[in-house]
Amino acid sequence: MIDISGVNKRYGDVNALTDVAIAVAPGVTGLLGPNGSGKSTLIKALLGLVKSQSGSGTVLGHPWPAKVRTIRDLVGYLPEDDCYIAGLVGIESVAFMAKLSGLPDTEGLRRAHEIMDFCDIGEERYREVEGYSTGMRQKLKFAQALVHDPPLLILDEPTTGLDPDQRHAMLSRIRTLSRDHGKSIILSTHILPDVQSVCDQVIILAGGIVRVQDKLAVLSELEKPTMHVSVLGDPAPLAAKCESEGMEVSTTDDGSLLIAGLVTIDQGDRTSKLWQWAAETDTSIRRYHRAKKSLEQIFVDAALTDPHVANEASDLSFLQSSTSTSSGPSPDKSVGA
Ligand SMILES: Nc1ncnc2c1ncn2[C@@H]1O[C@H](COP(=O)(O)OP(=O)(O)OP(=O)(O)O)[C@@H](O)[C@H]1O
Repeated sequence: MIDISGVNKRYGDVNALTDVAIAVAPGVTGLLGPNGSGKSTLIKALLGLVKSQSGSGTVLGHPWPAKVRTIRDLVGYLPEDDCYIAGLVGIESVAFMAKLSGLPDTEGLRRAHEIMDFCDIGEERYREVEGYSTGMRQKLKFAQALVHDPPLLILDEPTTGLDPDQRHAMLSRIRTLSRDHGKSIILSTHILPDVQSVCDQVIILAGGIVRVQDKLAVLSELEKPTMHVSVLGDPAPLAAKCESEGMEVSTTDDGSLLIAGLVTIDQGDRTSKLWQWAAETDTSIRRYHRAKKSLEQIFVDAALTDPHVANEASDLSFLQSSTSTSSGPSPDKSVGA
């Protein structure tokens, strides 16, 4: 979808982007980085809204930056800041964006209604946008970005200001667009669980330099394949049993066991051995799944190997994490409650 390299952007003395090269495959890509790391500048440069001093490549098969206007027609952009025209009601606002994208009036209005239905904007579409809540404004921006049916969406903090239900619905829409409608999506966000729940690949920027870029599945692989096992009651007997069987066992903060070695055993044997050892030690397994590196850990690892990353984000406070993601996004088995 995007293959650009050698992108440099300076604002006066500030190097906002230094020799940036990104290759974005179809799917959902998370763009992560601390404040001031260059995320917005990269997005704006891609869209030709700021002019980079150097850089070339292709976006959606078109030469970049030479054909940036053609590229812009093919991209839906949800900016971080509010964007609406005062005095218009929601439906007029979205239909106007359709018109700006070249759709005839009738088709633009039909698309605007269709997309507002998809975004779950009901009767509110007939109200003036200035009166919208933050959540409604995010949905409106999303509808505006989507109305001309672009193959590539660039979403800058689309879940900011949404309550948990709205956030869940927004992420589900992003998933649907990617999975069922073949859209490619770049999601710039600080919210790690959002990235872990919808992204196929991740780009981490710090200090205007790309520090990490790969598929999430590859980045989240642990050096040693490991199972995450939580039990009801004391995990020590099961831990001792696993160690006596040659596994490497450690305990997480919440008392779960990380068992390295089990994953190398065949899938069927692995499950039966785990259950067998649990039975022998009178341990009830509550849940088990393949352990994955969290995004926070991926970033910490990047910081360990690259001092610039550590300098740029020494306290990782820009990352909004949640404990539920610390041991992997998708449990493969859950037993009991
Ligand atoms: N118009 C501008 N003039 C001067 N410096 C700028 C301008 N826009 C951005 N910068 C600087 O460029 C660097 C990258 O900024 P950018 O907004 O791209 O980062 P960001 O990762 O999007 O940050 P945030 O997460 O806070 O939006 C920062 O040092 C910023 O201060």
